[in-house]
Amino acid sequence: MSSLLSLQGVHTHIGAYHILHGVDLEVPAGELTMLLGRNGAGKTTTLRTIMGLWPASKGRIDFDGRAIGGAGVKASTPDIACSGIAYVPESMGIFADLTVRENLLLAARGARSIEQIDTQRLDWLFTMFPAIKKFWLYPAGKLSGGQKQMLAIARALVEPRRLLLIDEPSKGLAPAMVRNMVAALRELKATQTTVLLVEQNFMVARELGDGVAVMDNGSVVHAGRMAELAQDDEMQQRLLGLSLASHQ
Ligand SMILES: Nc1ncnc2c1ncn2[C@@H]1O[C@H](COP(=O)(O)OP(=O)(O)OP(=O)(O)O)[C@@H](O)[C@H]1O
Repeated sequence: MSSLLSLQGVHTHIGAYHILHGVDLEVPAGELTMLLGRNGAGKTTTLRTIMGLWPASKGRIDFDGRAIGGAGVKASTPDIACSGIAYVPESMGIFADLTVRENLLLAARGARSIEQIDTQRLDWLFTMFPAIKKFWLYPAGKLSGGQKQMLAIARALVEPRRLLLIDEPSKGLAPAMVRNMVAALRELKATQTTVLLVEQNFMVARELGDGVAVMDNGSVVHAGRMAELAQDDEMQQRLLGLSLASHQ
């Protein structure tokens, strides 16, 4: 399968700190690729580097066959977003004082009113994230943590995107909300949207991932199929420090 996004030997420095040490990563078109790894492994830095929020000091980032990052490449974050990549950061970037509706409208670059957003697309978002419809006119700050995450992802999908980068959508959510999130992401997967998803929750990763890349210490130390990693306890233990007990 051809890669929509490809990172080759990507290094990132943040100030004096050398954080990414040659990241190689392939995100095939139409798949959900999980990016796993312990705290501090470099997952968020990888997403930020793809978006051009941190510049890659070495290596190369290609999106749909075009260089968007790396030494000598001058694509800005707005350029990268316009090329069709949406980023849902862990902080979500929601405007708490604005309504759910206004939050969605602000994310639709081309639309001046909600009527200008493709109604089919809006219906699709309502099906995937029922809370968006239910709390349509509520200030977004009143939503629960999980509902805010759903809104953040819906914002990223309000216009067609080629690739979605999502950072730990299950973080801090109660188990029932995690299940809702998994169900919504499964719906998204069914549309063959290409996704790179950072997760700490291995149960979520196992349910959703087609491919998987595991990071450690600023580089990718394993890449393969999620189904293989899900069946291999020894590999999980070695790469992620998971024990059998953590699967219960
Ligand atoms: N702004 C920054 N300045 C200095 N160091 C940073 C900065 N942001 C991240 N780092 C360091 O870079 C390393 C990778 O961090 P990153 O947030 O990418 O890891 P992560 O795998 O996403 O971890 P987590 O799961 O805890 O979010 C960590 O050691 C972190 O302390």
